[in-house]
Amino acid sequence: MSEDIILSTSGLTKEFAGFTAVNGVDLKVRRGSIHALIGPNGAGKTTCFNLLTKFLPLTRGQIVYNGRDISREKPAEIARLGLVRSFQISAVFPQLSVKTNVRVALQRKRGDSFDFWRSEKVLSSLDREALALVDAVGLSAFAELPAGELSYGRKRALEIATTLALEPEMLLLDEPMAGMGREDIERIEALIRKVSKDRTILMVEHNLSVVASLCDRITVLARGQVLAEGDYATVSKDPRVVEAYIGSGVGHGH
Ligand SMILES: Nc1ncnc2c1ncn2[C@@H]1O[C@H](COP(=O)(O)OP(=O)(O)OP(=O)(O)O)[C@@H](O)[C@H]1O
Repeated sequence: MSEDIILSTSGLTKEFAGFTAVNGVDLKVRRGSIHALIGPNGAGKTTCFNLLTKFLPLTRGQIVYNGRDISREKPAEIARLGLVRSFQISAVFPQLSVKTNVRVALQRKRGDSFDFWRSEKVLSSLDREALALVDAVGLSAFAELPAGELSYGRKRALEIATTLALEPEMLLLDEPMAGMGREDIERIEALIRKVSKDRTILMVEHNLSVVASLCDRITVLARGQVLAEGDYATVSKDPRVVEAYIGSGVGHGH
């Protein structure tokens, strides 16, 4: 049976002045899955992520999204194709309300001339859409609050709302739980699960218990290469994975 692959890489490689941070990575992300990229410190996760989001140019290899070679595309171009990095726009304006932040993201998506937005009718329909997104990420009670006054975890939820405003087909999340306490982690985990219903998600995540409960498929990187791939139960038992984490000294996910 052929798998429905939304994003794939072949021979993905990144060299920095003689040092190979990502070395011939072949990745296949299934449509509709929540896929995690994990690995010990310095494994190449962030570099790999930055290659996928086009924040870094590749040295060699190929990235294919929905059958289209995006190896040389710009971040804005792949966003238009539906492949969006969360926090890419990182447009949380602290003085603006939560709702207005989302509305600004919706306006960006439309990208029309400024005059267009002066129409009351357009503005109120955008407001309704913004409120629906605010509600979807569980921030209804804070809609009128300046974004700067949100807790850390709720700010990340707002960032997810502004990302969803771009109507991504696939979301790339860079350590969505970084710096969060348990309560916020649970909230963002539930949110990711919810927004994954009709989307594909690829995330770099250090918190292994989050990965275990949230992700269908995991790729373990070590020294720039794919060490193992599979579901959490499989990869976490793989002796090479155990060794890579132990060998790296301080592990992640505690
Ligand atoms: N701009 C750069 N120039 C030179 N070396 C780099 C650069 N960016 C990353 N590296 C190196 O590439 C390797 C992989 O780094 P990367 O940040 O991708 O790993 P990581 O798996 O995300 O690590 P961590 O878990 O610590 O965030 C590291 O050895 C790092 O020092």
